[in-house]
Amino acid sequence: MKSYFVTGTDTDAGKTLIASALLLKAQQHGLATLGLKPVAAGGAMDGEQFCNEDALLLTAQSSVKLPYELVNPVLLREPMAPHIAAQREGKRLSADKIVGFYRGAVMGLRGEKKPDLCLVEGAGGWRVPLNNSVTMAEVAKLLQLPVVLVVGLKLGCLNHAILTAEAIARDGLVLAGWVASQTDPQMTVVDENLTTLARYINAPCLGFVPPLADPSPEAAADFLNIDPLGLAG
Ligand SMILES: Nc1ncnc2c1ncn2[C@@H]1O[C@H](COP(=O)(O)OP(=O)(O)OP(=O)(O)O)[C@@H](O)[C@H]1O
Ligand SMILES: C[C@H](N)[C@H](N)CCCCCC(=O)O
Ligand SMILES: [Mg+2]
Repeated sequence: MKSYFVTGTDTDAGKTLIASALLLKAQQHGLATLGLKPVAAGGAMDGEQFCNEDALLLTAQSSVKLPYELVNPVLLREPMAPHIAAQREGKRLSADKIVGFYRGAVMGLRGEKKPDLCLVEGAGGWRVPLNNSVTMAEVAKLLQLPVVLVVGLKLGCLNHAILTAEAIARDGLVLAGWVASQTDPQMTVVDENLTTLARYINAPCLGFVPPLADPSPEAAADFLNIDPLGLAG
């Protein structure tokens, strides 16, 4: 199984859309897939259960179906910075606990339940705090996961993308690839921005997703190339 940590230049950068599209693309190549959202803040009732939308969207594109609590073990009620949402519920998040949840979810999977590709979506960007001293990056570090960076294309993303790539390298992790998703349809000089990202980010580009009228995984997958992730064979 190959696992990647999916981070973004910011919250709303397109991590869930792109992770869902990558899972779909991998499934189209005959691979078994699993998407996880270990820490989520904010949700809504899905029948009897309070659920986070990202976790549901990732599960919809996963061929390996796990119980909700294994996909999204930490679900905070309010849509805000996770450590603040946790504090308001009298909880404390830790990277060790989240790593334990990840291991618990994937280590026991065997046979047809074992995914070829597992994508672990972060919360917000690379340095989002889990508590007063540890950030979400620590989860990727402890698990030694290669990272996929989703750049939400809008004015300001160059700085966010370059800083994020630097931080990933400083944390000793491999940036396996990046995807640009144009979240701002009004953005100008898009080609020049893409060229600049390619110059500064020392990793393969897995695709550029233009502004989509219907931002579905199916629509986004058409713009992605998973070959650089080396999943075949
Ligand atoms: N290329 C695009 N075209 C149109 N809409 C897009 C595009 N990329 C992302 N979006 C939309 O932008 C919104 C934010 O994307 P998404 O939920 O994937 O972000 P995220 O990084 O996962 O956010 P969070 O930090 O909350 O997990 C969603 O409504 C998504 O459908
Ligand atoms: C609630 C939201 N959709 C994300 N899940 C959490 C975003 C946290 C961002 C924290 C920050 O960087 O300021
Ligand atoms: Mg998301």
